[in-house]
Amino acid sequence: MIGLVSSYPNAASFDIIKAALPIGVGIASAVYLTAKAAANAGYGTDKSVPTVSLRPGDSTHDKEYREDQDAFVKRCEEECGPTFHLYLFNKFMTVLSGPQIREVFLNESFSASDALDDFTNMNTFLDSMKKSNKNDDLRIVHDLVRDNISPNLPLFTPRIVSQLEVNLEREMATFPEKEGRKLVEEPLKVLQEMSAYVSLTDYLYRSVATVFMGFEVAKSRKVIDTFIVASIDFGRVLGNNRRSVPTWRSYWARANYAILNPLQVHVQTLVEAATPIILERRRLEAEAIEKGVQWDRPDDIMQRLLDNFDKYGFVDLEDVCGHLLILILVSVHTTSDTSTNLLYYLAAFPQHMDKLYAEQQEVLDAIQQEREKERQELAQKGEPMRDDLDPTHDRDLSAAAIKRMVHMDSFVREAFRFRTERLILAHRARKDITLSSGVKITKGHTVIVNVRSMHQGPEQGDEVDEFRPWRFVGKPKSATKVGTDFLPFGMGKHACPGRFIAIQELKTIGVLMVSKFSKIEIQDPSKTKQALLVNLGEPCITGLMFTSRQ
Ligand code: HEM
Repeated sequence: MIGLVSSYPNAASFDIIKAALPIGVGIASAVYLTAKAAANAGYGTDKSVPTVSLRPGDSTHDKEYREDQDAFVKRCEEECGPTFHLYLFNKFMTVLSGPQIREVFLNESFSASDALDDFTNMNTFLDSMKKSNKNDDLRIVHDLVRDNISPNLPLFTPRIVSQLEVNLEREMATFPEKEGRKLVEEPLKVLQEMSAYVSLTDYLYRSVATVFMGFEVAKSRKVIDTFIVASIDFGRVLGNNRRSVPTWRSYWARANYAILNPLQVHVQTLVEAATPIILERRRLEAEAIEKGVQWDRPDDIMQRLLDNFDKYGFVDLEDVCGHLLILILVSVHTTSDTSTNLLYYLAAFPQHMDKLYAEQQEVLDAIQQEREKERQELAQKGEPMRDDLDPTHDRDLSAAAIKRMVHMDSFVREAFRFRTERLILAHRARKDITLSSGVKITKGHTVIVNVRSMHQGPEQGDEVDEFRPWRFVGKPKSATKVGTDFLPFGMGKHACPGRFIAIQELKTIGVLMVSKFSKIEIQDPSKTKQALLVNLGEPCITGLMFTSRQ
């Protein structure tokens, strides 16, 4: 069949084959797709891999996939087995399932960054914000997160909590109330209606800005606005992931970011906001040195990057701010999306709200008692009271307290397992690769991961197509533990380094929501399934109603 294909490389031939589709769908669609593929850069030439047939009337697999991802993937597996070709997202790709997935993440010749750039022009977008570390596959950004954010979660958690609490209360006050319920119609509408987007995610930006750039910079309305506008742009770039991007549009986008550089204005805003603060910090440091006292070094990420300027190869402050902006974009876009989605799970399964609330009260009671015991022991020994045992902080949502809330952790992991898109995490081959199964992937060809084969596979236990929030309680499977059985953060060397702070933030939001609201409801219950399975980065399709605990 492939032999035939090479004689149909042009558009006219596609049309002839398209016309033949209703007659012999199985054969004709495979020929049609393979012909399309032959015209596609990086076409995988492994003839042993079958191509999934097209539904009558379809010219790619997109429509059927979008209608019901589970049913589509099941059909593909039944028809072709665990490895197959299909035409999705404007690309002819090889889908890999089960144990083969590990090879995608562990073989450095497969590049997620190249595939993402192919779909979205992401590398040009990100490179336009920085002066150093260009074309490095996000290696330095990975290191920045690994070295400066993940090890400091206990320090950052109280800051995130206090910002979230204050801003959540302020934001909720702005929504209309009806019969004791607050209606939030558009918890996250990313692309077009910016004002709705701002209202709920503002508090996330502020909490993240505090961690990244310190309290002083986070106070600036201009800085928060710049994060929001840059993030909407970032969302647009990412959104291309699921659209057909004509080549001319791709060239235009690359030229726009590389030459016109619209993101520079955001970098400049950060530079302007950061400069007086950095100068004041320098003055205080010099003063402390002169007096021979210890300077109380600010512990935000900006200070850490400045302290390690040479280590990360930065060129100037603009470059540091460019890297900070990238960190903020990659973190806020993902966490605002996933935390909003988490609220829909709390709403769709209201029977679990009380269990989660009881758990947090038990954990906080236990911590309070332990701290009281420590205070009594110190008093009995006649030793001075330690500052960290101040009773006003006994019931704080510390990193340690959140870590003990194992049901919340399992709920979050299960929401990720249940929701994660079934075909995702595309990788492009940087050279010819032969998988252990013997399947050959040609240089330049793209493979995509069949997440369903693992997330809905037998190793997940019973009722894999159901949402079972306590599935992971008592198991060594925390929400940050990646592997082939849990792929929302990828795995291997490039596994998301931000997952520790992301999960911490998600659990914090979950805990705050459960403590403040006794009930969350989906505005249009007929859209519940759709709301739970919405793809990362896509807008919410219905609102939420919140009933306060008081
Ligand atoms: C729920 C939120 C998040 C999700 C679902 C998510 C998901 C992912 C995924 C799937 C990857 C690709 C992994 C791979 O190629 O194997 C990734 C990479 C990355 N993520 Fe996240 N992420 C999230 C939050 C964050 C946060 C908060 C940060 C920063 C603080 C971050 C920083 C990064 C970086 C720097 C990379 C590139 C790693 C590399 O290529 O070496 N992410 N993320």
